[in-house]
Amino acid sequence: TTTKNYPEGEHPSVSLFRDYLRLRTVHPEPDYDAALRFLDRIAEELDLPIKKIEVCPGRVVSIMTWEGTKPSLKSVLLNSHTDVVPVYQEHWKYDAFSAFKDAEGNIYGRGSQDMKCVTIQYIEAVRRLKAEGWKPTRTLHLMYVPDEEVGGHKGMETFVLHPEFRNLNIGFSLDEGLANPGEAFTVFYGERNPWWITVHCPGSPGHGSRFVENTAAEKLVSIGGVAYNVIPAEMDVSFDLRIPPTVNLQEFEKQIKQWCKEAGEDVTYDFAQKHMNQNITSTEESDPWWSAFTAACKSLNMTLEKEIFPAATDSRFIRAVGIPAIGFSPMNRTPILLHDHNEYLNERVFLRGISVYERLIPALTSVSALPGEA
Ligand SMILES: CSCC[C@H](NC=O)C(=O)O
Ligand SMILES: [Zn+2]
Ligand SMILES: [Zn+2]
Repeated sequence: TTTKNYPEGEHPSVSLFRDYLRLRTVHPEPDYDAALRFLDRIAEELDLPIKKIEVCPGRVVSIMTWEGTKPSLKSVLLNSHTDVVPVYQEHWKYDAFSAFKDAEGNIYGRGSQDMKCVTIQYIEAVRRLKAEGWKPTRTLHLMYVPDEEVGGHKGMETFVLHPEFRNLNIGFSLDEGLANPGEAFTVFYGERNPWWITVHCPGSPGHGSRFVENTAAEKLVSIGGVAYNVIPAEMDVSFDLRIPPTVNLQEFEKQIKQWCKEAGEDVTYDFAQKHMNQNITSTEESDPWWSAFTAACKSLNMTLEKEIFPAATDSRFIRAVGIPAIGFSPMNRTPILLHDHNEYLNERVFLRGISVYERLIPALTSVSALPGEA
């Protein structure tokens, strides 16, 4: 039903999505130049100015801006990252960068859910709104950032502190969420804090047949792992902790210190990631952004499920500088396959998502002036 009006048998928005999936913006060496060229072409098609800021060497943030009729009001940000995680190609049914579409309309590709779908949905919604002659009241920014999948340090984490970011005057932001296997759509108003911690357990070395005291292993066992027939001078164990915003982080770190102390002499730890900000975005009915978001979804008969994001996205940096952010990828009836083998999205679900943003963009950019706004 979605294809019958198109002579080539495919909706042009789907073709664009598949083109974008074929770009190899995959770690560890993402082809960001390919993404930048693609975005230049889109900006030209949409007739929107595009600004590029190199936040770190080789790491460019691009922003397309659709100026509102009241540009002094705070703007709305539609954010997406351009990078994708690596694949184990041998476990895929199809080439992960071929954007293969099967008979059911399932489009396979790395990034089909995380989050190249959302990037193209934003773009196609803007294209349709422009074609209808609609104009935003608040300014709308479409932002494309590198390196989300490796922690955002050379991407959003740095960019939120840049004067060019402040100049965007953002009042509210949308970024990625997760698929929902059921009828409902999931929305995320906060995230767990990622703490990547390595515990160092130094000990006495010696021959594996001897009963050496004060070994690294006995300390490590106490912390959480096991080892056998070897007595190293030090053993390290790393944990990927994801801490909900309801946990007191100071108390929690005290607990970690205590566990290390109980494990024995000289047990230390250090962090590879330690995000401390616990800001969450208001989902009160009285909040103008949230109420605009939910009203738009309701008008499309969508059911929403509110959650805390289990992992970490660039929204955490946006919330950390005080800007409300909702994580939302309009994918229902879809298994959660981000970072998994055979990641796919059905073309009908993809196309419906464009209509969702076609409703959300007017709703959010029409939020009336808030207290303190010009
Ligand atoms: C903690 S930085 C890594 C960020 C990464 N984001 C997406 O998967 C994550 O593992 O949540
Ligand atoms: Zn993502
Ligand atoms: Zn991801």
